[in-house]
Amino acid sequence: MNPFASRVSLNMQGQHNTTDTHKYSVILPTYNERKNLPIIVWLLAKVFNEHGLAWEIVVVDDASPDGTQEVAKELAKVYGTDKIVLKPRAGKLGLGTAYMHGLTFCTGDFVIIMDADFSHHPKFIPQFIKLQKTYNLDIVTGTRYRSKATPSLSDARPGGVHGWDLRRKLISRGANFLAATVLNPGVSDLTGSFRLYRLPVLRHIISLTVSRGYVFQMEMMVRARALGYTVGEVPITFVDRIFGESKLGADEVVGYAKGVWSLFTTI
Ligand SMILES: Nc1nc2c(ncn2[C@@H]2O[C@H](COP(=O)(O)OP(=O)(O)O[C@H]3O[C@H](CO)[C@@H](O)[C@H](O)[C@@H]3O)[C@@H](O)[C@H]2O)c(=O)[nH]1
Ligand SMILES: [Mg+2]
Repeated sequence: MNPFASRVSLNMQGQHNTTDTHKYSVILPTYNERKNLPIIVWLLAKVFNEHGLAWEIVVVDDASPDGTQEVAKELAKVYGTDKIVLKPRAGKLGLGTAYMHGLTFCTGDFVIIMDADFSHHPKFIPQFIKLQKTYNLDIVTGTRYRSKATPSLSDARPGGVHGWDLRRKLISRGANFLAATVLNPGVSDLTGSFRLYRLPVLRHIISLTVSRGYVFQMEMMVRARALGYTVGEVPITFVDRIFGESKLGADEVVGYAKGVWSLFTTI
């Protein structure tokens, strides 16, 4: 990959004036996201097109009973099969393997992973890209737990979480505190899953990652830091979904604690 393939300048509003020749692949894992998918795809297309960026969205649907796949097929007709790439699986096989599966079909230089339920708003993607370019980073992650971009970026705003109850906030804070204390990777939001990776970097890290549930994100980041990859953070606001339900259960919490322990003993 040619690191000098894109030239970026900033206008007075801090927006991109780009001749960015890179392509951005988004992996969207979906399980029962029929109502959310058309809007998130529309928002993504808008952001990419407004910034003149080449893009594709790889939808990994796990045989959602609500008919998400039919919606994805309709979207592929509207936007084109080069833009909406549907790569379904036969059953609900989990978030971690959904990313692994989606990645095998990505044709971009960079891969963005995010949720399909608007908890991750596409409006933050230009800031991820700007931070990546400014510092030539391997990974940029959204953070709910830092108020400033790291390394610094002039126009980033504080992040946060909206719409979660106290139990879910405590689980998230506790999970981050546990991993940060035990593993010390120097990244503030280890469990979040709104991230941008260089494609070969994601392939490398994913090939080493063993966990498959929600703990997957934390393991990926800890391994990335242990391998010496550079990571930047952009504050994001995480807004809980309006349509549908979270798939986080008690078994995921136990799986997370086990994952921290296993990384502690192996890395
Ligand atoms: N294909 C597939 N997709 C799935 C599966 N489980 C969940 N998804 C999809 O993955 C995304 C996130 O799932 P949610 O169920 O909405 O997750 P959440 O509870 O809101 O958790 C979010 O925040 C956590 C951090 O606090 C993150 O760890 C997690 O990855 C996610 O971003 C959604 O697009 C959902 O449809 C699965 O087994 N298979
Ligand atoms: Mg969600």
